[in-house]
Amino acid sequence: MLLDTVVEHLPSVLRTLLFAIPLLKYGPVVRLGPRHLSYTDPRAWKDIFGHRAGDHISLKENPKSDMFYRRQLIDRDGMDAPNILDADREEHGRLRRAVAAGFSDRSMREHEGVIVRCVNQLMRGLHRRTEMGEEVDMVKWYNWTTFDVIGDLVFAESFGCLEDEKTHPFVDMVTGSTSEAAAFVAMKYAGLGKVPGFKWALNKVIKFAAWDSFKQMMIMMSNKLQHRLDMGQERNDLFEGLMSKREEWNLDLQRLQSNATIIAAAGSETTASLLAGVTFHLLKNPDKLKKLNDEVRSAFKTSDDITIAAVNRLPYLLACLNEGLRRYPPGRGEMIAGEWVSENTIVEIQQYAINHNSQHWSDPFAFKPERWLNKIDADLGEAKERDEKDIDGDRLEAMQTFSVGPRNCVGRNLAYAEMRLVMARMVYDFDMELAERSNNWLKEARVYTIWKKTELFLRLTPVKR
Ligand code: HEM
Repeated sequence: MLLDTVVEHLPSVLRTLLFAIPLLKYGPVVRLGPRHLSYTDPRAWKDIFGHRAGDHISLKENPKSDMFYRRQLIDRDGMDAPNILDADREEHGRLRRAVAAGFSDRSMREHEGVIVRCVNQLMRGLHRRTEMGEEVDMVKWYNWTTFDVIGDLVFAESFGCLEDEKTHPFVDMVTGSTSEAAAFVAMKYAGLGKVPGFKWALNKVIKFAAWDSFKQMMIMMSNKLQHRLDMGQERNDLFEGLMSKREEWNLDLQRLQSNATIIAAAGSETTASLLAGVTFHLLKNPDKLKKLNDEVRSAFKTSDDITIAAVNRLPYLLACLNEGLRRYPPGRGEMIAGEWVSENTIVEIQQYAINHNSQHWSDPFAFKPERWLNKIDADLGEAKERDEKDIDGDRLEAMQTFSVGPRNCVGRNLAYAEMRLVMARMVYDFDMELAERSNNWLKEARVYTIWKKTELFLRLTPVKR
């Protein structure tokens, strides 16, 4: 009990560090606090996050924890509204239905032009820099690509990062706010939100230190939103579904802006993170990179042949991406209360811990794409459910990097399409080498909800054909 209390008052980053270790070592459940359980049992995915079916149909979906998802510590002067990620069950259901069409297979085919245009721009930029004899920081270039794609698909205009070869302030806001968000969670977790005067003092400090830049950001996002609204409903993109329900549901500008911003943030940094993680692991495992080079380079005669449909037929590429999602999961997910633990208990699954638990994985810290090869659905990238390890000693369905159930990642298809296209083009166009100074890239990374990455420098040599 004393340990639980001490633990509850540790900052979240420290807790993550301390408890990733027991979670990797013990299982299948570790108590992180008096009312906080963390699972590494694969069955917990469905029990915590899954759709309610069969015997559980009468139970409601577990609500998301205010501890992690609401930001009541900061007073935003009404410039914020619930969004698809943190809305309650009712509002979430409506928002999810509205945006779902923009993520369908049909829509994905319509989005292909935008993705390919950005990937071509990425390649042109990398060739230019390489001709100048420079090492390139792939964290930056991948970020520029995925943010430009999402800018076009949500706000009808790219963020212009690839064109300007410059990071847009929105990218900085998304990548820079992770440590700040983790600090607020730690404060709430330590109970500071309930201390009289604390919230008031915190808001005074924030208003003094960062209010102007926050307001500028909100004005910039509202201009972007206005640009999209001016385009009307006829554009099939990720925002159209919300636009079409605007009057019927009386969606005010704040709600539209909050949702557009969260969709843009959720759909960019995550995919870029994974691409950086996979690239690093491939470069650290040259035999795996060679296999991928062989698969991609023998599949296409020209780079124009590299389409979404064509990259979907490359099994080793998918295996590499899935192994990247396992070794370097870009996000996390958590909720309150499962039916077999008492109410008001926070129950969660930590992606990193379940993805590296030796009870589910053979050689869990090795980058082994082969563990996925020919064992997963090529369209979904998903492992079939089973209650035991497979012949190679892996329990593939333990990994659910996109989460499961009604609040899982709605952008999963888009993420796979982007990751496959970008990775295939990287490998088709370049021989990649890790620059000396990025040798310890993974060790230097910090985790606050998402990864805070340092630069990933590569030396690229165009493939001669
Ligand atoms: C490798 C890439 C990605 C990973 C690993 C990932 C992972 C996740 C996870 C774990 C969740 C659940 C989060 C939670 O409940 O806290 C989520 C939700 C979400 N993701 Fe992704 N995501 C990725 C790419 C994308 C893309 C490309 C989009 C496109 C816009 C996107 C849009 C969303 C949205 C809108 C939600 C909220 C869904 C809801 O609550 O109904 N994600 N994602």
